[in-house]
Amino acid sequence: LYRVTLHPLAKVPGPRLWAITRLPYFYNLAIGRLHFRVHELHEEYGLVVRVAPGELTFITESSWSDIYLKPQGKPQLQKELAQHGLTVPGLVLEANDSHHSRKRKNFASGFTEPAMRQQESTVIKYIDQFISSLRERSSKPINLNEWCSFLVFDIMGDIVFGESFDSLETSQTSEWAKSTFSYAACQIIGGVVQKFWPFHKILGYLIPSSVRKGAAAHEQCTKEKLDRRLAKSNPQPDMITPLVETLNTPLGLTYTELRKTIIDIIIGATDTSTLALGAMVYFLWHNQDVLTRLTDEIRFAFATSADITNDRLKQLPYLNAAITEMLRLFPPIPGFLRRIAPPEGCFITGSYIPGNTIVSYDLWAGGHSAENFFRPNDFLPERYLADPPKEFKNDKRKSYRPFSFGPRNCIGKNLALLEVRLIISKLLWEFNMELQEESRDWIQHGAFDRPPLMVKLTSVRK
Ligand code: HEM
Repeated sequence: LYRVTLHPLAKVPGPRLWAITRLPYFYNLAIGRLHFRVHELHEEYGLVVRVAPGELTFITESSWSDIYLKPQGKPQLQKELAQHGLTVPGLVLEANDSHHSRKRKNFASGFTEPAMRQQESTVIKYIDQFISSLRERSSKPINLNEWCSFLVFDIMGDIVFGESFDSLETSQTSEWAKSTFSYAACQIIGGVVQKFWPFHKILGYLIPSSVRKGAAAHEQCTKEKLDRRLAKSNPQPDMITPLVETLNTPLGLTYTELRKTIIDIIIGATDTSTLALGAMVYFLWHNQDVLTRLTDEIRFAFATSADITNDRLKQLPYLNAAITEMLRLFPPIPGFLRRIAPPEGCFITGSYIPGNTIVSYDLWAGGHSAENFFRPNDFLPERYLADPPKEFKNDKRKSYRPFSFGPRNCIGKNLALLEVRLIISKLLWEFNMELQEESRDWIQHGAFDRPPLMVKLTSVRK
């Protein structure tokens, strides 16, 4: 009764049951449909919703800066599930701001525009291998999502360790990729059980042993790859190169931090980009006029596939608008960017939020809300052109931030956009695509089930 009457969040709109117990939230999270449900709640209750006894989600444009930017003279809002030194975290779950900033600075040079230019030839090498593998399978339906996953893993393996995962070569998911889920599950559960210190270690044993073994195998495999890379006397320039000089010094990373952050980066890079590529193909197929306009833009712009470069693709307005629109409708990380209000509370979108409340901007709900976008459920790249048609003039463009915001935003944004631009353009330059009947509702899948995205590709190049 307290939670719906006297609790400091009692007046915030939301379903009663969700305000009383976290069970509906956990249930929807466990079945991978939390983002769909939270969107429905925002449709029903408005811009701020109480989604659990102590948790609010927002879809207001201004909540981005209130939640994710560092307030002047104060620490940034703590990331929920960040790890407080009970284990050595990588970048994503690092709770300590100064450690986070040291780790981030060390990696930042690997993600700048000049660094991307250096990595572009590696990315293109794998895309060309991908295209020729698909050409061999042309005219038969293939699971394009699986092939995109092979591709982005091989790219990341090369950029990070200087060796591919050989997924395109073998048409198989690598052991490293297979054990990713176990590793990620252990990291997240590790964040939850630390709250029960000093019983966190015992509680950790509640994780099924198969998952613990998978996570250990993942760490071991990463260690072997990293050690091989560090032992190379004359490696090609890659993401590790700038880190070697300061390794194990106060300004640099420790070996364990490096190993853990590499895992964060590869996990952060692969699933997200694979999903984005699948979503792009899906939306294009369902919007044939957009597909035609985009295909024309690409095929007219380039005489040969070798002419397709990131610098030139950045100049194609419709391509970039279509990618932005895809990320609005299908943000690969749809929500769960949770932060904790400081003990003294804080202001979000002008309202006082009591201390220790969990707060987040919900990307899925925000992107699909008519409060933020005209015809929010339609795939309309025109809204992101430099001079959009007037019906989009009230779109709240700043409520679109699929790479998040502030000191903990996506470090890999430039690489992600480079990959998506190049892969989609080379696919459209080379093939006509036909989404198969069984994948026509592909976008409806939950966060944990990945049905195949069956597509028939027909080469238009002789
Ligand atoms: C379309 C593709 C991608 C999307 C939509 C995306 C989105 C995001 C978002 C929303 C966050 C913030 C997470 C949070 O606050 O908890 C994030 C963080 C991160 N992303 Fe990405 N990402 C993408 C691709 C990549 C790529 C290609 C890389 C690496 C090469 C990468 C590496 C990371 C890392 C390491 C973080 C944590 C940053 C930190 O804590 O300082 N991501 N990403």
